Amino acid sequence: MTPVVVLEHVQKTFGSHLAVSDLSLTIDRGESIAILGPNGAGKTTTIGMMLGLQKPSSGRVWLLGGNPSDPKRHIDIGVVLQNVSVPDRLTVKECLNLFRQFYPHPRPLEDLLAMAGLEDDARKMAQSLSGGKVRRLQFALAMTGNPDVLFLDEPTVGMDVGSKRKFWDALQTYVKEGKTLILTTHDLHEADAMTNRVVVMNHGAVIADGTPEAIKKEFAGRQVSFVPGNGIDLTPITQWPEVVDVHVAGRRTVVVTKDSDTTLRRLIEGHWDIRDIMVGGGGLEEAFVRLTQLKGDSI
Ligand SMILES: Nc1ncnc2c1ncn2[C@@H]1O[C@H](COP(=O)(O)OP(=O)(O)OP(=O)(O)O)[C@@H](O)[C@H]1O
Repeated sequence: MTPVVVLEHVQKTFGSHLAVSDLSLTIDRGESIAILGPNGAGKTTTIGMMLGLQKPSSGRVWLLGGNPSDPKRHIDIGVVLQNVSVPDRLTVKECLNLFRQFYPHPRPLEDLLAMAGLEDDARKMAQSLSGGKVRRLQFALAMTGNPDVLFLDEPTVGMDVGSKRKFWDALQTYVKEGKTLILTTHDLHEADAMTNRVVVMNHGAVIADGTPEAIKKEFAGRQVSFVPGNGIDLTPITQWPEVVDVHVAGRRTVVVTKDSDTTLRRLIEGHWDIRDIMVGGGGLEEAFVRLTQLKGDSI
């Protein structure tokens, strides 16, 4: 099947500044992928090139097997970009109905309003909506044509907790239909919950690419901590192959490990004189911080 997006050795410079550096990436149908990275990592520029809004300085980009600038490629695509305004002097309902006219099989108006949680705002002027609601309207507009591929650039910026939850529910339904989701976000919980692939960028290059589970396992370093008995020698623990680090925090000893199950098993089967064992950490946030520290700078 034709991939949704292929980038081959793509580079993008702005004057002397290298925004994207030798980026190769293939995104297949049905993938839900989060592009993460600190400010200025090159995420928006990459999305712009995928959509044909920006031309690479070198390398090649295919969108649905063709030139991303070709309007034919955009029929099955929904897009929410940053800082895009909503139509002037139209109500929410009028905006949605206007967009519905562009598509042969648009989603029903009621579905779109419900998906965006804007049922009570249908008669309000689009421009009078709060920032978070404008984002939700943009999402509904992107969903009007029932797209097979959805590009979202930081979609939940400005949304309150309740709005985010509703939005994530709508995204989950979309992903479960086997459609393709490509999003950039600074919300690592969002990336973890919504996607099955995470690409981490820094300084224009990909520094990690894998499932959220694989990235967490490799970089997050789960922690097994406990209170040791008096005078026990912890040196053997530092030599276990999965253990990354052993340090003392107050009265607890903290073992940073790539595989907390194995570490825990060794501790229990070895009848170590320890008590109050706790397992924690290991989130995408820890992985992201460690990755950007290892391979670049901080967030
Ligand atoms: N039109 C432009 N002209 C000059 N430099 C640009 C332009 N667009 C982006 N850049 C630079 O390219 C780099 C990558 O920017 P980009 O917006 O892609 O990063 P990002 O990862 O999306 O950042 P953020 O998380 O802040 O949105 C940055 O250093 C930015 O200043």
